Amino acid sequence: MRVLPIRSLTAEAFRPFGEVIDADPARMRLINGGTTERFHGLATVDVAGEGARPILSIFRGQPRRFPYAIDMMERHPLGSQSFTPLSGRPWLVVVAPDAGGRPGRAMAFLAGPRQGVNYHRNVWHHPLMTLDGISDFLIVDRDGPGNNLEEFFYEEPFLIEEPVRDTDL
Ligand SMILES: NC(=O)N[C@@H](O)C(=O)O
Ligand code: NI
Repeated sequence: MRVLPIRSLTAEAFRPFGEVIDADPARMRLINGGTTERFHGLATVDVAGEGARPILSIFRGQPRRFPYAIDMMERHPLGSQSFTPLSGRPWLVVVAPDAGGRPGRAMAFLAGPRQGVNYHRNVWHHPLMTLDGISDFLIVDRDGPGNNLEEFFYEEPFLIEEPVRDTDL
């Protein structure tokens, strides 16, 4: 079974799929009389369709066991979806470009404990993959009428091995 390499999550590498949500100094402005740093406009919430609305939820994810077989991907044709870690642990992001209506070559990223992502509308991704322990994430995505979930199941799953952790993540 093919093993998917895992790379560190950077805004540049993730750009084709969405934004990285982190305290980027380039986006910082001081507010509240200089007592608060606002990291402004890191991502945009995209909700499509009549009656659609952006909502906030918490996902409490069970840690994945490795090696882990990726046998499916999903996407949300009607809205973006963001994940921001709340439990201070690294986590895994798996995405793929679209290739004629199915996922193309998948890419895996190790996200740090203070890195979130915003998947753009209709971007192929694997459902939440937490590491090391039960972890909470703040989710911003779409609620409303219509089917906002498309799934794809691989004939040949591929493997992800236990990610090597940078101590300074
Ligand atoms: N199904 C659901 O709400 N979660 C997935 O979309 C996911 O990306 O984890
Ligand atoms: Ni999703």
